[in-house]
Amino acid sequence: MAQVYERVALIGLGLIASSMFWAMKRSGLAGEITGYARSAETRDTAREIGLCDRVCDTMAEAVEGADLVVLCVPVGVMGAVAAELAPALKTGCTLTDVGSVKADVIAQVSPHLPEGVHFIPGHPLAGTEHSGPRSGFAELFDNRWCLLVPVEGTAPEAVAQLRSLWEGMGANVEEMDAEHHDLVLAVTSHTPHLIAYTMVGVADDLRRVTDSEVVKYSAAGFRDFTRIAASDPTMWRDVFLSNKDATLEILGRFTEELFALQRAIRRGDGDHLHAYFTRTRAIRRGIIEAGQDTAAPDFGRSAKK
Ligand SMILES: NC(=O)C1=CN([C@@H]2O[C@H](COP(=O)(O)OP(=O)(O)OC[C@H]3O[C@@H](n4cnc5c(N)ncnc54)[C@H](O)[C@@H]3O)[C@@H](O)[C@H]2O)C=CC1
Ligand SMILES: O=C(O)C(=O)Cc1ccc(O)cc1
Repeated sequence: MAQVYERVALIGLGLIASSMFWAMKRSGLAGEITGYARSAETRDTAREIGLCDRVCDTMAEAVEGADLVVLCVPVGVMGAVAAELAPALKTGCTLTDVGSVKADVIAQVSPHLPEGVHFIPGHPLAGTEHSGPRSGFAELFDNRWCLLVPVEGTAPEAVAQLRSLWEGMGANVEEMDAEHHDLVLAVTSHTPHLIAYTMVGVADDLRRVTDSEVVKYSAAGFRDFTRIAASDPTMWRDVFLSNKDATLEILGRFTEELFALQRAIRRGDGDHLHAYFTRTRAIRRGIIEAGQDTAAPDFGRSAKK
């Protein structure tokens, strides 16, 4: 595949940045890829494993002359990182990010942007419970969605170029506005993560009573919860603080439904339980019949047609 950007800078060398590096290298999408990490230990690891063509000791050095700068840090520090690197950005370059929340990141980053920089927020819907520079792999984005959230007035050529990069890394790209993104992700990712954290916490409390039975007899569903609950605490703390409104909205609805199910169990209301489970089974069957049981959901678009 042809080169999309001459020079790319990755800021924060964790799971997503390292996966982007290997994916760009796989298809020759960038001429030179520089990288910056805050800790000397991460920079040493990156140099040791050949992550980035050039690992820089300062953000300014990594960003200098870059045509594309990608912020791959936790969402809580996007603004501070943008403020630090803004003076070093080349006029005409594109600044993007990979954060799991969009409206808050836009609010944090926008005030620091110099004239002539194209800011195009993004979010690959692909990840694992692992983090750090050694955790990335080239295939992470293959056949997964990457959502771009261009703010009004962004140059279409700059968006098209970033789209080409993500497509070159294997992703399917869609554009979406920030508020809609944050609500959709609160439903599909953020609240489910919170539920997994809670369930593993509950089981851990119980383990003190029942010894190791919870782990010993755990079925697939619970094992998935423990995998998700092993995700990076800093990243997920920031996601909930940053997507506060949408998460609280979905969590409110979730607890209302949960209380209704709790009441049905207490009252022995089998009809309520049966009707509810029949409805959820139909949803799953509908997904399969529509051929949408893939990593690339269409967020209800086909239903609107
Ligand atoms: N892990 C996942 O499954 C996914 C994560 N994301 C988003 O991607 C971003 C990065 O996540 P990962 O790569 O998973 O995290 P990670 O924990 O693997 O890497 C984050 C990197 O940022 C660095 N960092 C933290 N604070 C910093 C600061 N103040 N200045 C400079 N560097 C700093 C860390 O040292 C680390 O190298 C986050 O915003 C996350 O929400 C998006 C999709 C999936
Ligand atoms: O590992 C999992 O199950 C995930 O859900 C990965 C993930 C985590 C955070 C994102 O913003 C996008 C994808």
